[in-house]
Amino acid sequence: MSTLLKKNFKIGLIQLSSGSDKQKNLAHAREKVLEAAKAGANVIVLPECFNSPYGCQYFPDYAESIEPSPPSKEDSPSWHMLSSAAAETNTYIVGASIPELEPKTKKYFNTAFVFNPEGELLATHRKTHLFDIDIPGKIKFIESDVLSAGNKVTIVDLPEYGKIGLAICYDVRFPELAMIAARKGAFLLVYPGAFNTTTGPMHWSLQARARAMDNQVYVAMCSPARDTEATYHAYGHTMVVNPNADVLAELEEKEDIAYADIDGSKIDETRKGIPLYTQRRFDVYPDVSAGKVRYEE
Ligand SMILES: NC(=O)CCC(=O)C(=O)O
Repeated sequence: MSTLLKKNFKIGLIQLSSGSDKQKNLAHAREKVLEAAKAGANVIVLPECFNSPYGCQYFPDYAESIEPSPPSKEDSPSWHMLSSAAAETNTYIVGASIPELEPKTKKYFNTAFVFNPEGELLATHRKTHLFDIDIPGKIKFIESDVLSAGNKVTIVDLPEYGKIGLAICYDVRFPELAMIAARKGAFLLVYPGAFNTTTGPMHWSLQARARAMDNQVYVAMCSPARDTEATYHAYGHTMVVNPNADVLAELEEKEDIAYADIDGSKIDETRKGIPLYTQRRFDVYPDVSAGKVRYEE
């Protein structure tokens, strides 16, 4: 067995189709979680903004408050759906993400959750790098018009399996988060994300494979299904990549579930063959190894 992964398991990534009705989105997400669990998934991932359409104009209307924890059902129906679905299916759920309203500051965040098979919240991650881009004639999106950024690296210990790194969509473009999680022992990096039909074909798969290759870990990227009636056209292509940067599973743009076996021996085999982990020259780049990092396990 791998030193990083205590037990092999099956991951299921739900490329969810959601619309404007939050109640329907939650009921549908729950059904798909049950389906993934029935198919044998032990860790189940939902996409970015699974309870709402993706867009700055929607975030305030769909936002939920998750403090104090646990929140009331009225304050956060999404939190309660995820918690009960995890307990019902005896799985870990990376329920990611929803727009969050912090009551004290009235700030909005893009927030992902991890629940354990008892339905208890293990961790949250607030998107740390906001999606602010402008590619003339193609896409302009300024998440920071509405959202505030989170401020930590999130590493979550799944007691049965080991540590995962969790970040959201645009966060994947910042290899530092991935690198820190991997250095701290994560065997898998999970990115719920909603790339679009401009940047998706350019960089989605490249980002997933690059984070896997650099760190010799598994990478899972989970997108919403594409809805061409929506204001934002998600790329889809939910995928799982292994530590050698091979694509193990990749969906098209429609609703579906991607499954892959996460096998600790593949991490060891990859690192044995190309031993980056013993070859790093932190004497040459000490700022990378010694940077002060805020992270949570
Ligand atoms: N939701 C997002 O953060 C989108 C990120 C994206 O499309 C990208 O190209 O990066």
